[in-house]
Amino acid sequence: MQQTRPAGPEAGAPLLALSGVGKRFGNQVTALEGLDMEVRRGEFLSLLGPSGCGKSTALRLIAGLAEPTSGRIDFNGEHPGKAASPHPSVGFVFQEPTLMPWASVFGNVHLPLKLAGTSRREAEPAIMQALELVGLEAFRDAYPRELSGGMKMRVSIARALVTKPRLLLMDEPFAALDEITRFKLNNDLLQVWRQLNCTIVFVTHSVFESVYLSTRILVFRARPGRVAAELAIDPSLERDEAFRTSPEYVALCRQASTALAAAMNAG
Ligand SMILES: Nc1ncnc2c1ncn2[C@@H]1O[C@H](COP(=O)(O)OP(=O)(O)OP(=O)(O)O)[C@@H](O)[C@H]1O
Repeated sequence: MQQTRPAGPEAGAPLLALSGVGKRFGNQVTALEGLDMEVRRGEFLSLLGPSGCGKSTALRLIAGLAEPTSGRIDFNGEHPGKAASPHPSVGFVFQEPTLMPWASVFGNVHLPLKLAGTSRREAEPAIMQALELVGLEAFRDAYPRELSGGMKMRVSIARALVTKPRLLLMDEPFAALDEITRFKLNNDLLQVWRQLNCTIVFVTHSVFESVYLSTRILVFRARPGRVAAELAIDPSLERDEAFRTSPEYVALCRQASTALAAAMNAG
């Protein structure tokens, strides 16, 4: 299968930029300081770093779920929504699927549209399209308790995709899954990314996962959190099982590990 993404006329153009961003919490913890980073249209960008280096905080700031204490974030030339009101063109997937146990798969995926005032009937085509993207259309009437961990995460991804976001933010979405499920979801996520031609920012602790998925990796360092290194990965490399065992993959993993070790020693 050809894995290369169609390069649209805007592919690679900046989608959003963080300039000199800092985030200090009330408990005097400086999670981020002087963070400069850009997200480009159509890329699969991973934020890789040790625990506590501010990756999740950066993601929440991009989503508009919190505000920086210094610096600025420009989203496609505009400022995003106010803190605590996510930008409408952003979808967010958390580490836990956070599904409503009393609602069906259909009801859970409906939630963002329901909050925007769209009825079940009006929302049905978008909900079914999102469920098809994650291969769960046959499970529309199932309840979360009937699903495996991987299926719950697929529902969570469908819920983030139902509003057709330009940007998908994912905070260690597969960290709690077993390796086989994780590999499967890695492949399925790449397929969704190609199909929707969207932009993804993906937080992970895993060098192997970041190299497998990404077209670019930003390695974060801690105390305070900021970008320590950048690694570009040829987007035309096929991401399949042969890639996982290829010398190119191993060499890229070594490069990312070395950058991560240097960032950890610097922190
Ligand atoms: N709401 C908060 N209030 C106070 N401190 C916070 C808050 N959120 C995060 N922090 C602190 O900010 C720092 C960065 O946290 P953050 O969760 O962004 O890091 P991370 O790189 O995503 O870590 P992990 O990989 O463990 O999730 C940590 O020291 C954390 O304890």
